[in-house]
Amino acid sequence: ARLAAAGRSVSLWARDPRRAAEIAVTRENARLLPDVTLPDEVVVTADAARALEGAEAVLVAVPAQALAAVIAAIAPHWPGEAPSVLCAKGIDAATLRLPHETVAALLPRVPLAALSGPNFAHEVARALPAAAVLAAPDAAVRAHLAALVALPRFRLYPSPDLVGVALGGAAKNVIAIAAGVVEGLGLGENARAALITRGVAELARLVVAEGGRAETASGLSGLGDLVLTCTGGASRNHTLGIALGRGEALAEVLAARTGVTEGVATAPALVARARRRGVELPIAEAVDALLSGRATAPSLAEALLARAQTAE
Ligand SMILES: NC(=O)c1ccc[n+]([C@@H]2O[C@H](COP(=O)([O-])OP(=O)(O)OC[C@H]3O[C@@H](n4cnc5c(N)ncnc54)[C@H](O)[C@@H]3O)[C@@H](O)[C@H]2O)c1
Ligand SMILES: O=P(O)(O)OC[C@H](O)CO
Repeated sequence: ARLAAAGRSVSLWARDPRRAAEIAVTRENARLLPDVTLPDEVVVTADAARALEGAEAVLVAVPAQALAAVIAAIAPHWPGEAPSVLCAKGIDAATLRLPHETVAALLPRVPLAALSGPNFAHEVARALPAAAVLAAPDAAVRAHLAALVALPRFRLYPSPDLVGVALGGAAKNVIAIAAGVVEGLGLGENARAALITRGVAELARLVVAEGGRAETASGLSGLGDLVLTCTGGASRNHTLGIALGRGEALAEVLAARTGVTEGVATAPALVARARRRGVELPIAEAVDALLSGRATAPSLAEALLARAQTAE
């Protein structure tokens, strides 16, 4: 909606023809993003060939666990070598791939980029001020996309560190569950601040082990998104953690939701991916244990507090 309002030519593809027809008429996705009006200029269609024809860039905003299937479905219609701009924040649980790795495996010639940062969709859609990282290893692709996607109140910071940005997006969801648990248990704001800070350290270790830049963990896609997701009342990951901390059952909380809660499938994938590199992720491991039923919320907090003393 924001890009179209700024004069870019935008098509929105939805896989379900009935849903696409409904959005095309009402100009609103009442189920997932209510009260945000799509400008009349946005073409809404379930026809991938029509949506993608002649596109300069393809922004892919689906849950991480759905990404491979969605890319496979639209791949035959991909517009030449237009870059993919990945908005998913997670790791594919079946392949342990980050979003750009999933696209690289399916569309090896497509240039890769990620758009990430502290960005609740409902605020961005209302043109409230926000900033994000546009990560792409190729400098020309980065510059082109930064110009294409930037908006007056949506500030973009280009970065070459695609893996660091993608890991930040995935990890912040998992750490936000832990922050919510701490809150739900009533352990106080000091504990939450400590968790966010140690979360950055945990993320930085993994980013470096994966060949990314340590400083990316302190940027918008790392610390920035951790702060938003660990404190924001609208975060699905944070509010899931709060519910678990209060003793609610995971399955019941998820059953009552419409949108995705990325940290749930990403927690075990993140831990498995880190293990391959020999990196310890105490917070993510504790969240994984809680989600898989191997630990309780109070024992998650105790496990983190009981860790051996290390230097900061
Ligand atoms: N919502 C936000 O504020 C926000 C902001 C930045 C990044 N993200 C990231 O973007 C990704 C999508 O988040 P969202 O909030 O838009 O999710 P969502 O649950 O609202 O779903 C987004 C779209 O994906 C479709 N989808 C869901 N499951 C699918 C499946 N199995 N196969 C095909 N399509 C499917 C939905 O129908 C919807 O059109 C996540 O990785 C999230 O972390 C979300
Ligand atoms: O609602 P969450 O927890 O998926 O967070 C949404 C965005 O990723 C915040 O940047």
